[in-house]
Amino acid sequence: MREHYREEIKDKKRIVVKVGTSSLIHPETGGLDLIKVERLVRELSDLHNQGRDVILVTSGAIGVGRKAAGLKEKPDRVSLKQACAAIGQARLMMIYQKFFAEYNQVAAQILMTRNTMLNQKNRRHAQDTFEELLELGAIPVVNANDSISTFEILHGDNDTLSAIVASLVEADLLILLSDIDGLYTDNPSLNPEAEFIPYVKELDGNLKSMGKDAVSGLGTGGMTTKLIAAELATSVGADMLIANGADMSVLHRIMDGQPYGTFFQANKDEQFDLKTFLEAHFS
Ligand SMILES: Nc1ncnc2c1ncn2[C@@H]1O[C@H](COP(=O)(O)OP(=O)(O)O)[C@@H](O)[C@H]1O
Ligand SMILES: N[C@@H](CCC(=O)OP(=O)(O)O)C(=O)O
Repeated sequence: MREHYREEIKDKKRIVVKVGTSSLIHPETGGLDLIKVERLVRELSDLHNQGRDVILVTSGAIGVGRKAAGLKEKPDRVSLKQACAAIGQARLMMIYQKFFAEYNQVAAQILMTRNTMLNQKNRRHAQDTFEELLELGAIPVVNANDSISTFEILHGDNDTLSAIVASLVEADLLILLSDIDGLYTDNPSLNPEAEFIPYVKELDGNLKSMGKDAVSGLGTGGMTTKLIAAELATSVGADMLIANGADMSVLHRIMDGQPYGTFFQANKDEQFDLKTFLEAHFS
């Protein structure tokens, strides 16, 4: 018998899906994995056709830009990363637009900065735009505005961004697609004894200490920032899932209530203040 929280996923109406660089780019060449991007778009389009509001938070601008600019090494200077993001974001969006259009969907780009989140007026404006877009039936495609703001690059983290978006649009589900099945008791690439955790009712200090950085590869933030995202998302009333984006069809399986990934139970905290939370984690 399936757990009730899995069954309840079927009824989710507003879903934010975040996809990490490691799920979009071929690690051997740095080139975009077009089959995965196409499948991701097909899955999201189908969720939208089912009558749900869908928002995509996508990383990958720096990685795609690095490849397009012909850089052999991962860029180290912040300004070079910003330049790669400027090149890559345009390419990435062009590809998303193309695939979404093939499935008869309207995609919209939203690039956010730290101020969008912290400044009350900016936050309100972003919120209004999201609402109008969802009302129009568009699919917002969100990334950090890395070429004009360095904060996101320095703190390297679209995981938190996706939880902030979930909070802005009052989503009822956030799904993080990564290169790993979910949360383990330790980083499984370093510790073969690490055990998989399918369900988290409440994020306590012990669980938070299990999230470590990524050892290498294309992503940034590792599990640490995913757990910060989980704390934020669940506190504002959204359930959250971390699942493996190696096969993008995991999305409709999750929405069908099948037991993929680590599920974090929403635990709405009426006292929760986004500004205080962000300042505590990223000052
Ligand atoms: N406790 C843990 N459980 C699972 N993965 C972990 C854990 N601690 C660290 N990690 C690392 O986090 C990585 C995923 O984060 P990251 O590379 O930033 O991916 P993404 O690009 O999807 O954001 C995993 O591949 C793994 O190496
Ligand atoms: N904004 C950056 C992504 C930063 C980031 O958090 O990356 P990831 O850990 O792959 O989700 C980019 O588009 O390259």
